[in-house]
Amino acid sequence: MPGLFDPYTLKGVTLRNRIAVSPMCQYMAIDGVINDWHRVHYASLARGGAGLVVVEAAAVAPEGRITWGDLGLWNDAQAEALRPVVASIREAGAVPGIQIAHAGRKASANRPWEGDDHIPEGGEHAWRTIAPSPLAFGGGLGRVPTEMTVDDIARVQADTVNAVIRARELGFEWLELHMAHGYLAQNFFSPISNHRSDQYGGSAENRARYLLETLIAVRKVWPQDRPLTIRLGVVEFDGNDAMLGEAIELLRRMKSEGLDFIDVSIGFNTPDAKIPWGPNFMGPIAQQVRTETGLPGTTSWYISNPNEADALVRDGKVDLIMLGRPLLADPHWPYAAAKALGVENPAWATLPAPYAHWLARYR
Ligand SMILES: NC(=O)C1=CN(Cc2ccccc2)CCC1
Repeated sequence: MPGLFDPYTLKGVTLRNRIAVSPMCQYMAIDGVINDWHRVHYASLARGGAGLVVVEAAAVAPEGRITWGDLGLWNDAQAEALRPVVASIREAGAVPGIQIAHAGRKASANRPWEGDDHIPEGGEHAWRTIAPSPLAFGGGLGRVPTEMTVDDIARVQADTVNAVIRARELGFEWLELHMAHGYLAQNFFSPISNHRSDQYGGSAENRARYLLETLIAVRKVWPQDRPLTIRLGVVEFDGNDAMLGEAIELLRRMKSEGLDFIDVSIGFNTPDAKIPWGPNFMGPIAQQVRTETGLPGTTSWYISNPNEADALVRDGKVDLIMLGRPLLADPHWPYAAAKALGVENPAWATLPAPYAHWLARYR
């Protein structure tokens, strides 16, 4: 079985290694438009040697932002600002990806280092939030969202398709629809947050409808030779994990509709969850999802040791690993991992010439 530094080809895209930068919100955009913060951030991550760099959640509509600092992809100015980021990721030898998102009932929040809670109603930057049912997440996110009409659902799905078309025209090669972490798609999928009595609520099939319809609509506009992926919360760790079986059933149907790859994550849809945080704790769940759906996949969360990351790939638990915080700590983590794993010419295998030349020559 291949290891962390073997290339990976999916549809028409080849990654130089199995290391992916997990989409991580920076909350530094203004009116959804990126700036120098993001240009430096993404270029440095790509130059650090990862095979795939997934740009943080880009909201499909203003009300779909988690905070006022989120990226947007609901207008052409926001899209155009991202064009240099696509180029700089590619120039560094990585593949550019992007995550497309709607925050649902977790929207209209302060940035995590400024409270991580809902902006008080009527506060500057606050906005009305929407979700499948008028049920608040709880904790610091206590605002009750407005229940979406079927027309609202169709509008958000159309916004999603338009955002995906913008991502396509920008040249992103890897797409991840955000369907996890207590945001809109997860709100529909989970019976905790979805109490609808129409075709979008009740049975597992009805609760999956929004997610499946959206996948099908996006597949129609996303090129066949570029991976179409989703990040899905498959477990809630709230003691009632019927969701895993429902998630596997949904993923099988999505696979038949053209889903290429699954990024296995957590629901984070209730403050009452007991997450068993620990090294590589999502590995076994990712393996079960991958095996039972036949989809290639990845997972994130508490992966930081090169040997453990390599083992996750070699043992066939995942095809890629998604790294978050280890890359915030050290964007050159791939170089350190290459050295730790005894890769030949670790500097040239991961870093650009101005760095590699000197790192490779002198001990
Ligand atoms: N856009 C996202 O998917 C985010 C995920 N987060 C990870 C996380 C989620 C839940 C609990 C802890 C950390 C932090 C905020 C943004």
